[in-house]
Amino acid sequence: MSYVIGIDLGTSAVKALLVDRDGTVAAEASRSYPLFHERSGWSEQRADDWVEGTLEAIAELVSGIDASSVEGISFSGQMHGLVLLDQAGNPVRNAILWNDTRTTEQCREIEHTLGDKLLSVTRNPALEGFTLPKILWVRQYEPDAFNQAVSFLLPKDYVRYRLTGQLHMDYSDAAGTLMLDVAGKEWSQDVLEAFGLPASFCPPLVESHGFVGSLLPEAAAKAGLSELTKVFAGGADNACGAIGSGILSEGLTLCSIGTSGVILSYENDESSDYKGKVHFFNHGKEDAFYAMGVTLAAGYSLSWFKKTFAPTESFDQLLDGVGEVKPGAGGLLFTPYLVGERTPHADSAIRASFIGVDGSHERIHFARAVMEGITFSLNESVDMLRSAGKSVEKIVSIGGGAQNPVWLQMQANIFDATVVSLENEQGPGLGAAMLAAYGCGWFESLEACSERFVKYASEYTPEPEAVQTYRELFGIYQQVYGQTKGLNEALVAFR
Ligand SMILES: Nc1ncnc2c1ncn2[C@@H]1O[C@H](COP(=O)(O)OP(=O)(O)O)[C@@H](O)[C@H]1O
Ligand SMILES: O=C(CO)[C@@H](O)[C@H](O)COP(=O)(O)O
Repeated sequence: MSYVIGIDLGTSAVKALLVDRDGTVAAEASRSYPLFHERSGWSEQRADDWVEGTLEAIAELVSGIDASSVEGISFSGQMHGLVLLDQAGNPVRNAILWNDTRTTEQCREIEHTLGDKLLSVTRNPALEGFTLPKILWVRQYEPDAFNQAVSFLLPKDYVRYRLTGQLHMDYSDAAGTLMLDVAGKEWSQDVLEAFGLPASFCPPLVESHGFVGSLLPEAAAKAGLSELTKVFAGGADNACGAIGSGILSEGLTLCSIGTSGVILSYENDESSDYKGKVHFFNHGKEDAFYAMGVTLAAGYSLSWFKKTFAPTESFDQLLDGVGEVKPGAGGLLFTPYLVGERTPHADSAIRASFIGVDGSHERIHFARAVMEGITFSLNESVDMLRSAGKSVEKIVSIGGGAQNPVWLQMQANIFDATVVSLENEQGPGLGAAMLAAYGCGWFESLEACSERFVKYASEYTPEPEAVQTYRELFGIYQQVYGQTKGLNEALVAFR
């Protein structure tokens, strides 16, 4: 028997999957690590926590098998996070993550400096979560740290660098830095020159299925793998989620509820123009792209709710009985803006609300309202794709949120589309394993690999009465942002 390993470096944890030639997940292991929120809007992690967690998870994964049976390994990673490296290859400070919104000032500077080139070259607006604003923030506010930095990596690239000693970045993740010419697939000289960054600051670019080396002896020993295991670059978690869900041609849509929430649609055409309303990035499949809307605090909203109001319970205990509460949670609405928002309101100052709290509401109504609010937020992205002419009829749902069947039915009713789950909800990890399997030559294309590896499970169809109720509630939900924006701006000084 031979295997590949897919590593999904998430925000809450790293998850490792051992997958055989039939695409069957033979073993899973995961390790969580802390998030640091030193100030409101800040979000950091220790880059070496990712490395330690990954090595431990792999060692557990392969403990019962012959190490030489693992032919290849690849990675999926939380996007945009900045890891600045010194001359010796060590991080100069903690990594600043995708959900950190401290960089509003730098975003305005980028817009002002790049003008029209921002959208025409990087194909995206300047958003706080992206990498370039973080680089400029460190240069401005932590010059000592910045002066030590000679290059930068994204989260999974740092882990791979520690495992192989080689610096690389793949196109799907590089697209989220705001420094890539997305259609031209090269670092943008225009962007680098505009901000005085040398070309040597950026790592070499590779395809997601690209072979980048083998394991360093020390890393192989810690992971319990052979030094001959082939390492493939991997991709952004959403690109890998798309691969692991079989989203490799026009027509299918992805919904991912991890820490963030994502609605993603495949794009063949590099010239598709959403005018910066949704993100436009390179896919993990060669020369393909995707459009995507992002809810910053999707699963994070539910885990915040659990941590705050039910810290000793599991998600299943917290959500027990949530299916008996009717759509609309008894008139309780939640907007999931716990850390600001990206799509459709790029706003780092907005914060969450419960609207309509009634004396009859119990904790279960709040839990349902949180799930509905997250899904309404994602529906804003579905709406934008539909308005741009995309047909959204079938949505593959992945991520931790897809573990709950009530939530999957709720998605079908709110999106008014058929929702399909996977046998294993870990789409990004499976996508990473598929990149390794394709890279190893097990299949002639990612599509051929997908036919074998991607296994759909249950299908949820929209229920007309609930669809109608949610249509009315969505109209009310959409008004909450505008009605609470000014209040939240006034509250900024008190955070
Ligand atoms: N049993 C469950 N039911 C519903 N939601 C869940 C369950 N378990 C986890 N989640 C949600 O999934 C999120 C984690 O998803 P995951 O895909 O692992 O995230 P990440 O990749 O960002 O680390 C949690 O924040 C939580 O909201
Ligand atoms: O910022 C984005 C996408 O632009 C996020 O989707 C991150 O990539 C983090 O993903 P999860 O940890 O939620 O999977």
